[in-house]
Amino acid sequence: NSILSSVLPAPEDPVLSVIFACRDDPSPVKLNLSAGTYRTEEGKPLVLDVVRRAEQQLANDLSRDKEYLPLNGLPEFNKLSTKLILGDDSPALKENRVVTTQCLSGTGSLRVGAEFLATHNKESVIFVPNPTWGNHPRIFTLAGLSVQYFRYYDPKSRGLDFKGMLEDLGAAPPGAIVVLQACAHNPTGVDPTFEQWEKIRRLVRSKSLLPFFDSAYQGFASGSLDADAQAVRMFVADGGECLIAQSYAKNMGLYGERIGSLTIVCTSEDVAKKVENQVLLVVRPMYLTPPIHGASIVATILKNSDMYNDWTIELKGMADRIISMRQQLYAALEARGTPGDWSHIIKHIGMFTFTGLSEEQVRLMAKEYHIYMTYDGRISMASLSSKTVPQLADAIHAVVT
Ligand SMILES: Cc1ncc(COP(=O)(O)O)c(CN[C@](O)(C(=O)O)[C@@H](O)C(=O)O)c1O
Repeated sequence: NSILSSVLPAPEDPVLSVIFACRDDPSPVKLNLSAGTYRTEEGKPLVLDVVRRAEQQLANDLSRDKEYLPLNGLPEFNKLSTKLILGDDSPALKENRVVTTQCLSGTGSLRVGAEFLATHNKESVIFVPNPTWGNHPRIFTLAGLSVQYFRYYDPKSRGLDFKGMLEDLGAAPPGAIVVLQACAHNPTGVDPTFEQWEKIRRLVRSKSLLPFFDSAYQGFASGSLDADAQAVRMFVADGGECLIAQSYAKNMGLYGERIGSLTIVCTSEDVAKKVENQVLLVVRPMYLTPPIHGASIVATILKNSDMYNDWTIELKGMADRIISMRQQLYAALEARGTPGDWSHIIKHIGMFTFTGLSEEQVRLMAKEYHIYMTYDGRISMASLSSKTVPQLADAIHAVVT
């Protein structure tokens, strides 16, 4: 008799279930706008040219071996990745109070950080934006934290519910953790302005909340690595503590290499030493040590100024193509006189936009028009091309008219 026969069917994942539905659709004109992965104008995945060159260089370097990395990952990668997010002149770096651990991309960085906090942070409540990335609640709950939400998106204005956000964070207990998406908010595409970030920072510090930044799109939102790190750097500049999860999935196109890092900014070198050793106690029983290849690619690119510059050019190219898709879709809806205000499509930033379509309109888009997006109406602008914008605009026009 089977022991496993009592396993219950898993609930569907909001992102994956749409990807599978699209995959199974036989229509030759189907359009998958649900996955957060970049596509070229030809609708193909992109391996950056600078990544190909870095891999060539690595393959030709016969001095390299396949030994285990240290528990906290490739040292050169950790150093360069931290400088990328904090900036070369970061006071925290100079004062040696930063702990960085290479993890399995953004998800792994969030999980290791959450497990660390569940053990060492006296307050186990973690506040996440409403809405936020579908995986956030599960990552934090499974790590042993209790998830609560703060108001973030305002469906009426399709912008930030700033007042609600400040009220909810203001009511959080001291020591509570607050997840802040550094830029290109997923799923809404709505980011706080610089001035709003400063007010959020003052409130977080005055209420002794612990910021946990999720930086999965640095450089991918605005095209500038520094601009997209501004919110993080404002908090680090005030000398307070924070955690930062970084991912190279999108901005370097290294989705499948699973390369990212968890950075913990402490208030002193002494605290950093203790934190560093405690994080290693999370990593060792979880996966022992992280994979070497992705970290080597990133380190090869970041340490070589020519390759770094080439990367920033390709990165800006991806960001610009997405911005152009926003402008083309907005223009197409305006040209059709589609009812409603669609200006949020060009105001939002990063890979995603909340169309504002209802769940039943989203299902109609899939059933009638073979266009797939997540049920919350999120579309990945990176999956659009000049050729498919008219098809999407026609379908939106049809379902809202
Ligand atoms: C805000 C945010 N944080 C972290 C991650 C983790 O990314 P990784 O572990 O690969 O570094 C994603 C990816 N989210 C998606 O792009 C998305 O929302 O479509 C996608 O990967 C997914 O969820 O399947 C994200 O959107």
